[in-house]
Amino acid sequence: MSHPAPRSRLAVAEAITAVLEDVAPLPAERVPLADAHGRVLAEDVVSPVALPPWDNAAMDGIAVLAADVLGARADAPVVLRVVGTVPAGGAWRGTLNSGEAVRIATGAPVPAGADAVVRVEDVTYDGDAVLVRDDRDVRPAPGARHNVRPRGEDVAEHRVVVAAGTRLGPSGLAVLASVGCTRLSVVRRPRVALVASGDELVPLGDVDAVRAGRGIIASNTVALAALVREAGGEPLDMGVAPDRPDALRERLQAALDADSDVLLTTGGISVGDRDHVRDAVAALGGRLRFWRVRMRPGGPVGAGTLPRASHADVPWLGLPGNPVSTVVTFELFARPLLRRLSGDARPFRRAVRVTLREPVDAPAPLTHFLRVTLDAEESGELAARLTGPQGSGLLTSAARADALLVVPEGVTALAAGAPARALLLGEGALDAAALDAATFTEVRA
Ligand SMILES: Nc1nc2c(c(=O)[nH]1)N[C@H]1C(S)=C(S)[C@@H](COP(=O)(O)OP(=O)(O)OC[C@H]3O[C@@H](n4cnc5c(N)ncnc54)[C@H](O)[C@@H]3O)O[C@H]1N2
Ligand code: MOO
Repeated sequence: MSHPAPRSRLAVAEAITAVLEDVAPLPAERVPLADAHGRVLAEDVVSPVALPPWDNAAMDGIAVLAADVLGARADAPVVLRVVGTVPAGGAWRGTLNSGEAVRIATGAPVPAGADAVVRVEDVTYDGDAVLVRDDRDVRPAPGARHNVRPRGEDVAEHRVVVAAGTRLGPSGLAVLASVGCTRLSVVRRPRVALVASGDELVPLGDVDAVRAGRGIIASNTVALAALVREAGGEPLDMGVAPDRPDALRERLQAALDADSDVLLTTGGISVGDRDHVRDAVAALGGRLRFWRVRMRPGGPVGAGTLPRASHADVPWLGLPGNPVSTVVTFELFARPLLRRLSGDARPFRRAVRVTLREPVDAPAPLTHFLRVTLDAEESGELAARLTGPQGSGLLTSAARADALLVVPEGVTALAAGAPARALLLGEGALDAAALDAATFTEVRA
């Protein structure tokens, strides 16, 4: 059982770079607009139309010539003649002249000649006439068009409206709908094979085995399947392989044969007698890109590629079995890999600046990732507090975490009050921290 002599362990940033090296987006597929939420656009979409398609009213009221109504007051109203009506979806053909007004609905085209819309609240209709009682909508800058939204203000005709590499959210989908898209070219979702390894692992629900001291429920696959889905991939559960080289090899081969785009293993990657994952990868002709990274948790993580007949090599990540190490190494290496394969122009989670509210020690010469909660403080700072003890088997402390606080290599301790950076876990991680009663009443830098 020989391995290539491990080169010196990589730093975290070097390992991320190595994982992403040569990784290109998967091929595109066409999907209905309604199925494209969360997908990444594979090609630029050019709008065939301008939006709004015409100069239109921002308010219900009357279209006028601004010069006519300047100076209008309740005690000195301006009287105009109503010459027509433009409902939403309709039009008033003709040119508005001085002294005239057209009743107009929000969104309806502003007639030629008109350069302002006075809100209905500021006018009184009187037969064919209208009294303008206030010019407050028109006063601020004579010459500008008031309450008129110009054609093309939102989307210019024949220009890229959503760029390739954009992850489509609800508003992005609505933009595409509004320029006429019904089907889209999006990057295919990566299919991610999950192989757990360990003689001690028992199936979901087998709590009797746990109670009897016979086994550990294979929970990593549950976490990984959810993480894969959250990252936009499709998980394929390839089950648990026992700690035997031949059994592991078979399971990895089955994962490759299942047409997967990525292979994630958990466990069996450290230096124990039963840690055979690297051997199995080597036996299948795989290439080890690195093994072990200067980080905690997750130090024993490995990465490489596995060959597959008549297909491109499949990237493999060997995540450590300790449940927290599995999640942390997924976040740092697997997530950006899946996002890159998905075509995402921004494959990384957001990092935020936080203030530590308790001292932490990190004596080992490694980059430490500490599970923390985040809370918004009166001062506007984001307070980071440890979720509890940080052992890599303490899954409940990961379940409570909003973020991973980063203690860089070479920093052995941080005092309470120290500034630091943290990687947000999950799209909603900042919700609790960022939104409080003051959110809608105060402005802070
Ligand atoms: N002598 C040394 N021992 C260890 C080292 C080391 O450097 N020298 N590194 C430690 C670190 S750090 C980690 S992390 C672990 C990683 O080891 P493995 O990836 O080989 O993980 P296993 O030994 O297979 O399992 C570790 C632990 O996690 C539990 N586990 C495994 N798979 C699952 C699963 N799918 N679901 C839930 N729990 C799982 C397993 O039962 C073990 O308790 O190695 C250290 N040792
Ligand atoms: O990296 Mo291990 O994950 O510290 O337990």
